[in-house]
This record gives sequence, structure tokens and C-alpha cells, in this order.
Amino acid sequence: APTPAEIFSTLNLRLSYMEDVALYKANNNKAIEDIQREKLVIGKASQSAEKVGLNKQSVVGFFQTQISAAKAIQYRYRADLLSQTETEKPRDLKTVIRPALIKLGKEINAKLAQYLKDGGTFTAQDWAAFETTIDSRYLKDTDKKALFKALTQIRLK
Ligand SMILES: C=C(O[C@@H]1C=C(C(=O)O)C=C[C@H]1O)C(=O)O
Repeated sequence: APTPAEIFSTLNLRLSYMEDVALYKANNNKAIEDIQREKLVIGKASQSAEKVGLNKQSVVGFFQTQISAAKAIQYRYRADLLSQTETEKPRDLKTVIRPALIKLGKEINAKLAQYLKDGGTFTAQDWAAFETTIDSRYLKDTDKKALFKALTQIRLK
């Protein structure tokens, strides 16, 4: 069965793509927020929740919170890009990053379902590990708290 550490780490991996997303969008004159894409991401997460036996509404809430954190990282990094040049080329948004984000979303749901079916729970005891595992330089403690709260609210069907 997955461990909380493994689940937190997969969530962190999804968030770790967001600086590349921001750099790609800045280089291509694209807006950070893409509502059409958010609807697709939420729809995929809802489908995969259903498939693995998770309560859909709680999973949708969690993914909305992940998307908010994703955008917070992007806005803060894009502000930094106004005064610092970045010479690294980001991974391609359409062919590399977005497919990876969908795959990681499925992995997060599968691991969560296994963990909860095995009787696992998330409590205040897990916060310390969560807070250190989510390591984006652009996330504030308030962002991490919102993510942790949405995570603790996920339940089985
Ligand atoms: C990651 C992206 O940026 C934002 C965050 C999203 C996400 O976390 O899945 C989806 C759409 C965007 O509003 C993206 O455009 O793919």
C-alpha cells in the first residue's frame, strides 16, 4: 500500500512542473489561467476518482485546490521573470507537460484510493511531513494548508 510520504511526493511532483509551465507561457505570450484546460483536468480527475472508488466531489475540491496552487506558483515566478532572464528552455507544454500532469493526477487518485481502502487516514500528525515534502519556493504556508485541508477531506465512495 502507498504511504502518505509517497502520496505527498506525487503531489509535489505535479507541482514541480509549474515553473516550466510558467516559463513556456511567458515565452509564448500565453495567459497563465486556462479555464478550458482546467475543465478538462477536473473532468479527468472526476472520471479517475469514479474508476478507483473515491467520492467525486471531494476529489474535485482537491484538484481545484491543486490548480489554485499551480497558478500561484506560475504568477509568482512570472513576476520574477520580469526582472531576471531565464535561458533554460522549458519542456513542451502540449506534448510533454500536459500529458504528464494528467498521468500524475491519475496516480495521485490511485494511490489515495489504495491508501484509504487499506484503512489509512490523514490527520494533523501528517502535516509536518506534508509541509516539508511540498517544496516549491513559490508556495506559502497558507497555500500548503489549503492543499492539506482539501487532501484530508477526500473520502471513499
Ligand atoms: C498547468 C497549467 O496551468 C493552469 C493550471 C492547471 C492545472 O493545474 O492543471 C490547468 C490550467 C491552467 O489554468 C496548464 O495550463 O496546463
